[in-house]
Amino acid sequence: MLAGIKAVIVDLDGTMVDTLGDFVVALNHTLEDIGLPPVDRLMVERSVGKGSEHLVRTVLDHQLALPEVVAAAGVALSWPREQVGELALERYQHHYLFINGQHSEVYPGVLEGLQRLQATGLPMACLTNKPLAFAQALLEIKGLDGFFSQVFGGDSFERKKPDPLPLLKTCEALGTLPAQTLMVGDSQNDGIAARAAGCPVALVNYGYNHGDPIAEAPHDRLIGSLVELLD
Ligand SMILES: O=C(O)COP(=O)(O)O
Ligand SMILES: [Mg+2]
Repeated sequence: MLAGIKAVIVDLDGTMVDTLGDFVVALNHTLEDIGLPPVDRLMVERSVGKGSEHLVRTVLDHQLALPEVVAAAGVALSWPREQVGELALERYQHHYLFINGQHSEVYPGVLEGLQRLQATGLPMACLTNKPLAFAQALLEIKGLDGFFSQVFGGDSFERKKPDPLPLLKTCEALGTLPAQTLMVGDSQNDGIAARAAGCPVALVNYGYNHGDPIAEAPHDRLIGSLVELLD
């Protein structure tokens, strides 16, 4: 997999760290602030991957459409409905800042995989749709920050994955051509972005892919652990 590869870009949520618990806790604190019922894990798992704004909007729309919420028309929301979207995002960011990393775990094989990649001398970047400040803090909390010469988040560029722009910009920062830069991710957002950017792509089979089979996402290789990149 590494033949001809000059640098590696690694996704964060669902690839290096299982952050589903963080998302669920921050979202449920937010929903509680609004006066809405808590969301279930499966719903969150299916909505993760396209950045915070998309996640909060999707979960909020889902909760507002719940039969019990609709039935209680005029349910006692804490804010006027027109402002709920904007305020929910604000509350979510507030809560996430406090719980970041507390309900999440590094996946098996990640540390060893990164150590072995680092030992090959390949420069590595982390590219996530998570806001940059949360991504940097999470990498630090989990002891993964030392592996990456560059870290970019969902707010680092004009557009997020699955748009190819963040990958092209990351390749530029690494100083490598897309065709020589391996993307490692867990979702169709990574696969589609990599294909469009011209980067080879390996996808892990254990992350979050909007509830769709990962084999259906564009990829050159499916792996069960980052260690397999060294095979
Ligand atoms: O925050 C998200 O939407 C997921 O981010 P990811 O790009 O690290 O999977
Ligand atoms: Mg991911």
